[in-house]
Amino acid sequence: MNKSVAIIGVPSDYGQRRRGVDMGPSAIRYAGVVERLEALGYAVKDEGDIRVEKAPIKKDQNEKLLNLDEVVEVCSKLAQKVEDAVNENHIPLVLGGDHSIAIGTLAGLEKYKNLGVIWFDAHADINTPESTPSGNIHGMPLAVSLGLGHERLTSIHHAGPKVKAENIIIIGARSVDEGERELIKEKNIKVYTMHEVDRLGMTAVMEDAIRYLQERGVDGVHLSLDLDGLDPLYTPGVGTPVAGGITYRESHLAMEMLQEASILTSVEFVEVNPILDEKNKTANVAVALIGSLFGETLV
Ligand SMILES: NC(=[NH2+])NCCC[C@H](N)C(=O)O
Ligand SMILES: [Mn+2]
Ligand SMILES: [Mn+2]
Repeated sequence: MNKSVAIIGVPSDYGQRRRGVDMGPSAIRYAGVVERLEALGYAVKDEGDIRVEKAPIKKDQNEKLLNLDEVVEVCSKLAQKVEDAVNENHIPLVLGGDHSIAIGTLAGLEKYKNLGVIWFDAHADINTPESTPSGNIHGMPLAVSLGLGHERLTSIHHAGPKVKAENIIIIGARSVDEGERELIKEKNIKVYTMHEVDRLGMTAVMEDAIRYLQERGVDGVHLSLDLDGLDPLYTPGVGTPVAGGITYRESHLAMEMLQEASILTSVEFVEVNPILDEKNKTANVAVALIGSLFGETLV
C-alpha cells in the first residue's frame, strides 16, 4: 500500500433523516485516526472537512429524493477533493457522514478505468427513486454509481457510470429491499449476505472476493465501509442498525486480509453517528478497523 494518506472529512447528514451523522468525522478524529496511521509509518495529510452548509430541512421536498440539492452539492465538492488526492498520489480516506457521500467519492475515482468496489454494509444501497422505500439518498449510492437514478446524481463530476456492475462486491447484506433484489439479479452483482458469511466463514468470503476482483483485472479497489455492516452490538452509533451482523473479529479479519492482498487504492468509512452512540464506541471501532486495514498486526 502507498504510504501516504489524505483524510477528507464529509460532515453531511443529508442522505437520510437522523441528524448527528454529520459529526462522524469529528468522532473518528477524536478516536485517534491520524495518530493511528502515523504510528504505522504513514504520512498523513488531514485535509480537514469539506464545507457543508447547515441548511434547515426544506418542507416542499421531492419525497423520493430528500435533500437532492444538498447531496448534489456535497458530492460534487467531495469528488473534486478525492480526485485531487489521487492525483497527488495519496490514498484517499474519506470519513462520513452518511453513505450518500459515496456518490461523490466514486465520481472522484475516475482515474481508475476498471475500478473494483467492496461494499461492506448491512444494506445493498442500490435503490432508485422508483424503488426507494424511504426517499433517503444514502440508500441509493450504488445505483447512482451504475448510472441509475436522478440525472443530477448520475452526472456528478462527469457523466456516465462510475463503476461496472461486475466489479462490485457487497459483503454483510441482511436488509435488502424488493427493488434492490431485482436489480442485483438483473445486473448479476456479487453479494455475500450474512448467510454466506455464516456458511463459508469470513476467511473464505474474503479469499473469494479478492480473487474475484483480481480475475476481473481491476486497476484499483475502493472499500466503502458502512459501520452498520457490523452487528449493532459493536457499532450502536448508526442510524439504520440491523441485528445479526458481522462480528468485531470477523470485520478485523476482513480488514487484515485486504491489507495482506494489498489491493486497496481508496477507502471510506461512513454512517458513524455520535448522537446515537455509546461513549464513541462506534468511532473507536472504526479507527481500530482502519488500523488493521492499514497494517496493524496483533504481534
Ligand atoms: N447507507 C445506509 N445505511 N442505507 C440504509 C438504506 C435503507 C433502505 N434500504 C433505504 O433505502 O432507505
Ligand atoms: Mn447500511
Ligand atoms: Mn450503506
